[in-house]
Amino acid sequence: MPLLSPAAPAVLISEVGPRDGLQSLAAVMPTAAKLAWIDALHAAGVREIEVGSFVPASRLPQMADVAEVVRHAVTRPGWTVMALVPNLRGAEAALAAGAHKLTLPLSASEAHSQANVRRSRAQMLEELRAIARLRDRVAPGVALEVGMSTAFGCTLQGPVAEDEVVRLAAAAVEAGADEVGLSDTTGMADPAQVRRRFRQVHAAIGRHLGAAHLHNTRGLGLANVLAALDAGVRTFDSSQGGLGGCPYAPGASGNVVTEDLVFMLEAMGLDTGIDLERLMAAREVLRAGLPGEPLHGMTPEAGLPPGFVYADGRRPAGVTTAPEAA
Ligand SMILES: CC(=O)SCCNC(=O)CCNC(=O)[C@H](O)C(C)(C)COP(=O)(O)OP(=O)(O)OC[C@H]1O[C@@H](n2cnc3c(N)ncnc32)[C@H](O)[C@@H]1OP(=O)(O)O
Ligand SMILES: CC(=O)CC(=O)O
Repeated sequence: MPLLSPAAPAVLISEVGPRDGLQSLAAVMPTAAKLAWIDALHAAGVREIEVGSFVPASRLPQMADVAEVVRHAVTRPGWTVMALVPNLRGAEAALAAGAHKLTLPLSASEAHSQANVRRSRAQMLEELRAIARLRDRVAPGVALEVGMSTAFGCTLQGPVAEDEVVRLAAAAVEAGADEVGLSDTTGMADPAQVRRRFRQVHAAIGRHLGAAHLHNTRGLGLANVLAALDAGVRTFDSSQGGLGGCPYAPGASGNVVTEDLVFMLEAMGLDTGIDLERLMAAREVLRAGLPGEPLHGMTPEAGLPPGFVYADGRRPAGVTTAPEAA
């Protein structure tokens, strides 16, 4: 999703739970449970969703059913269905399944690139070029995003230079990416760094700037969202229940919690299009599909405050008490 002008009120929440949320869990969520959860997220008003990754099942067994999941998700109207692809082979399979948008992980850190995809950053840029050619040939309407992992630091390599992030973002656009988002894979970012880095990348790639993908590893997820918002970002990745984390980045943990993010943005007067009560219902569908898995988030525990009004002026239909505290 391109950067919108600061005057535009819409904020796009890109739900990554079915991909980032599930990829590192020991449990494998049954396909029927995934589809029920995805349908519940659709009913809540989610407009963009990353439903899985086209990777070898030997690597991530949680994603073995991704083609079936994509084929189901694209039957639901009015949203963008994304899939992560680590290479050309994954892109071919994702396009065959009907994905609306592909996202390729490109690490800013060379060490993380090798750990995650067993390829150098230069090799991943070549892979991107090949995927862009394929997309142009067989599915020109499909959007191609690069998610730049470890853009704020890496637990394997340590600090990641700002210049390197800007250089790689520009190289990704040159290689065919429509959007380049920045990811805080191991939760090392702080708000000042987030504001500065998004501004610098925006100066380099303009309308190609994509999402802020922030993890809550050190409790700074929402603070970092505000900093990215301040820098002009209008698309935010988040995960229901705060599930998530890269299995190939030591110390990685959950994403920004979608429930808390939607509450914050709506309370600030920024329309997300998402209904919080239906989002809580989706959380229960998720819980039923992943019994025993801890779900994070403060808003689900506290409930909506009395007098809460959505950015578009709607009032909640009824749930104003704390469903999880009851
Ligand atoms: C920051 C984040 O959270 S990013 C998300 C988490 N990370 C990921 O999902 C990345 C996972 N990593 C990977 O999937 C792998 O490292 C790969 C596929 C990118 C590269 O791994 P390699 O072992 O070098 O792959 P290689 O090309 O040698 O293929 C190995 C096998 O996998 C198969 N394969 C390769 N790509 C794919 C694919 N996209 N889908 C299915 N199978 C595949 C090959 O056919 C081969 O199969 P074979 O052994 O039966 O012949
Ligand atoms: C692909 C991702 O999941 C993004 C990240 O956290 O690096």
